[in-house]
Amino acid sequence: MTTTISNLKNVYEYHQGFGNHFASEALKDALPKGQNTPQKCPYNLYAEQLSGTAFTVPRTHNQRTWLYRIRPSVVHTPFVRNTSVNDLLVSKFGCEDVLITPTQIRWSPFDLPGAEDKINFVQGLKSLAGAGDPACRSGLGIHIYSANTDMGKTAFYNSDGDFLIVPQQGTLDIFTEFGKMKVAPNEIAVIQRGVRYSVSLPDGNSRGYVLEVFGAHFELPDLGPIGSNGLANPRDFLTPKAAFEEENDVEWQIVTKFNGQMFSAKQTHTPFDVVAWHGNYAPYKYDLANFCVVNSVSFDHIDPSIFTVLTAKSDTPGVAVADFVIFPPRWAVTEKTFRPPYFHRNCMSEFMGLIAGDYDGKSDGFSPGGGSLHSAMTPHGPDAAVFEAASSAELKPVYVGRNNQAFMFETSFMLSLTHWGFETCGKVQENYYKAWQNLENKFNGTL
Ligand SMILES: O=C(O)Cc1cc(O)ccc1O
Ligand SMILES: [Fe+2]
Repeated sequence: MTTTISNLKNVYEYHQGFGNHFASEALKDALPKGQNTPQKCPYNLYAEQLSGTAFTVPRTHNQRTWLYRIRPSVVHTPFVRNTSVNDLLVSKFGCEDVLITPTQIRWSPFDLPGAEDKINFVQGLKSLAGAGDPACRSGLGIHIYSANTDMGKTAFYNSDGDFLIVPQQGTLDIFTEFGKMKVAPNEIAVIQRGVRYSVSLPDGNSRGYVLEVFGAHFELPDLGPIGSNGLANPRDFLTPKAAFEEENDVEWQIVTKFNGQMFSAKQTHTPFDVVAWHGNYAPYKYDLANFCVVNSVSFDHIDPSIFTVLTAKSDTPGVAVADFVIFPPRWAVTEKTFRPPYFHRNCMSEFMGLIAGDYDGKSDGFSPGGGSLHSAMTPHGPDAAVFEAASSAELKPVYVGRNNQAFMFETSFMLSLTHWGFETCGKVQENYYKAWQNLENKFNGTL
C-alpha cells in the first residue's frame, strides 16, 4: 500500500543569511528542546547528524546539521555500482584518461536533449574539465548539465564534494532533505556533499553549469578595505525551510557519486522525510541580481576578483581552490581607460560561461550556454574587434548590458579536459584562435 502525505507547510519558504545556524520546523516543536539526542525525539522522529567538516576543525569552520526524520537514512539496501546512470561525470582527473592542452578553448552552446530523449538532472551531467581527485579531498570538477525530465523517485547525493549549480536555461525545482527551493537562471544554488536531493524541471529543457569542489566549502570572500558591506551580502542567501513528505511502500532509488563512481541503492520510503533540522550545514541559493558591484570610479580596469560571489579557499591564504566570479550589469565610468578586460596571462585557470546577454570582452562567438577555458599562463584578452572599438570609444558613462550575466570559475589548479569536453561534445570552436589574429603591429616609434 502506498501512502503519500505531503506537508505543504514551508514549501519554497526560506531562512535568510549566509552560514547561519538555523532552526527549522515543519511541525511545531519537532526540534528537541535544549539537546540534540534525547532518549525519545518529539513525534518519535529519529535524530541523525550530517557532518560537513571534521568534528575537530576550529569552531569557526565547523559545519554540521541535526536532522529529525521519520526514518533514518540508513534504511536502504546495499549500494551497487551503477554505470548506467551516467558515465560522463568524471572525478579522477589525476589518473583517468584525460587530455592536457594549454591552448585557448571556446565551446559553442551545449546541446539540449533531443525531444525523444528523457534525461534527468543527474543523467544530464557531463564533465568538461577538472583537477585532482576526491579521494585525496583535493581538486575540482567543471561540468555542464542538459536535461528535460524530472528525477521522480530518484534522489542524488554527491559523496565527493559540493556542487555550485548555475542554471542557464530552465528553473530547477529542487526537493532537498532540508526543504524545497526553486532556482531560476540568474540564481545559483550550492548543495553540499552528502545532501540528498531530487530535481524537477517545470520548464522542461534545462541547461546549466556546475562547479564541484572536492575538499572545501564555499565561503563569502573577505572584503578587505571594501568594509563590511557589498559584493554578495550575507542576508541575500536563502536556505529552504524544513518541508517533508511521508511516503511508505514506494520504491526510491538513492544515487551517489562516490570516489568518482556512480552507485545506487533502493529504499521503500521517501528520503525527504525530515520534519525538522537545525545547524549550519544546509543548501542555499542566491539571486545574482542582488550582487552589489564595487569597481573603479576613476580610472583603470580592476582585477576581476572584485566580482567574487563565493570562494572555496585552499590552505594558502588568498589562493582559492575555486572562485565563483560574475560579470554583472553595471555602470562603466572610468576615464582615460581601456575599459574591457585587459590582455593577460594568469597563474590561475579561467573557465567562463554565459548565462545571458553578451560579454564585454568578446564581440561574438561566446554565447549563452557555451563556455571558454583560458588555462594557467595561457594568453588571452579582448578580441580584435573589441580592442579596436574600445580603443577609440567615447568614454562617457555607459551601462554594461542590463541583461548580461557572464561568470567565471577561476581555479589555482591546472585543469585537464575530458574526452567528452574536448572531442565528443562537438562544440569546440576550431577557429577560436583567430579572434586575436587581426591584432596588428601599430607601433609607430613616436609618442
Ligand atoms: O579573461 C576574462 O575575460 C576574465 C577577466 C576579466 C577581467 O575583467 C579581467 C581579467 C580576467 O581574466
Ligand atoms: Fe582572463
